[in-house]
Amino acid sequence: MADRDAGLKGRLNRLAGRPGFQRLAARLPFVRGHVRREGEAIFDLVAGFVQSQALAALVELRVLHLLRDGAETASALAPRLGMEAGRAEILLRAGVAMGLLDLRGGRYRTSLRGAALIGVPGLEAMISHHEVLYRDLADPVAFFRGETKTELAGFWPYVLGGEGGATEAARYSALMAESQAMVAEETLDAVSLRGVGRLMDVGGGTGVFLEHAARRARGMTLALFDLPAVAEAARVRLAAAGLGERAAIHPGSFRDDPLPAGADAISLVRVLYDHDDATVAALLAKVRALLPPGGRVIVSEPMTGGPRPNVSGDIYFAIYCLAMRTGRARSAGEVAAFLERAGFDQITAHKPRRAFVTTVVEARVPQ
Ligand SMILES: C[S@@+](CC[C@H](N)C(=O)[O-])C[C@H]1O[C@@H](n2cnc3c(N)ncnc32)[C@H](O)[C@@H]1O
Repeated sequence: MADRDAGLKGRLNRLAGRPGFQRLAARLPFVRGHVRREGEAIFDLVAGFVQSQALAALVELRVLHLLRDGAETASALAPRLGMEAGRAEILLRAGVAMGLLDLRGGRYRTSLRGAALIGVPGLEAMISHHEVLYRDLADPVAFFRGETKTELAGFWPYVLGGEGGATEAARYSALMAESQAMVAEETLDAVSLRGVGRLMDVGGGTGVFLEHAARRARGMTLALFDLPAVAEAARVRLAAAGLGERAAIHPGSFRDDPLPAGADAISLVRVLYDHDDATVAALLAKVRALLPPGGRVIVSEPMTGGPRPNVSGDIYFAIYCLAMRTGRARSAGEVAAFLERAGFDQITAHKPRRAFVTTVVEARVPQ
């Protein structure tokens, strides 16, 4: 049966590949809508990089900010963009095609989508730092063969064991902390903290997740474990947020140091995908050994689609992790398997609401 299906699919693929067939199908009443959508989808793939670079230019030139409160013609805006009117027109029209600008009567204005984009904390910084990733991808075949010495690997030196100093920590903080609020809310919507006495966030960054968790479970105490330079930034931030008393800060490396005891729930938010399988297995074993019976672990990070690859997980995050060269994006099923091998049970992979933000898998220590 499988062979017959494969044979049929093969024949259909050969048919679909014939130019004459495409022209014919585009005229047939029941299939022409499908053919047009497929054509558009193929063209989106072809144009992807051009679109991303036009987006980067719009962000770098702050066009969505400039046009948020009032409409302008291309020639009025051009001097502020440092380009001649004709070129500005092309950039602005690209923005309209992306749905980020509206065009009416020859004047451009930021659209609702454009306003939403600049309203997402950290998103513009993320778009800007893609220049590093795109340089790494300049020779895509060499990249996939592992022949490229990627720049992105140096962009996040903290991942390699904390040799990054204060500058790297600050750079990390700006980019990570801004997006962490969204990841925190998404995570906390998926899990319940009922019954948790002490939550420890391992690799907790500057403490944004703990701050959000603290608001949802008022009686819960907090602990954050991270590399020294980052932990110091967390101490300052959490004190400023009025959580200095409630949150214990533990500097250290989960590779080399013991994790502090006392938590009955441990969260790992955007931590595992930075690390190879051996480090992940060792970290989860540490977490498991530390938690009491019934204690829970919460893993939250962007994941691949497993048997159903998707754009955010299997294109963006998987390739980003490949460029970082330290870890890999995993599916919820793979994370669950790591948790099972570490000795957890009641493993639940929550259906992601926005997989491009995060996916959450939680598990318990057997009673
Ligand atoms: C991608 S960031 C995520 C931070 C935060 N959880 C978030 O979602 O914004 C990974 C975090 O793991 C920390 N980290 C990396 N290696 C570590 C190690 N060996 N021990 C402790 N923390 C580590 C980094 O310093 C960083 O704060």
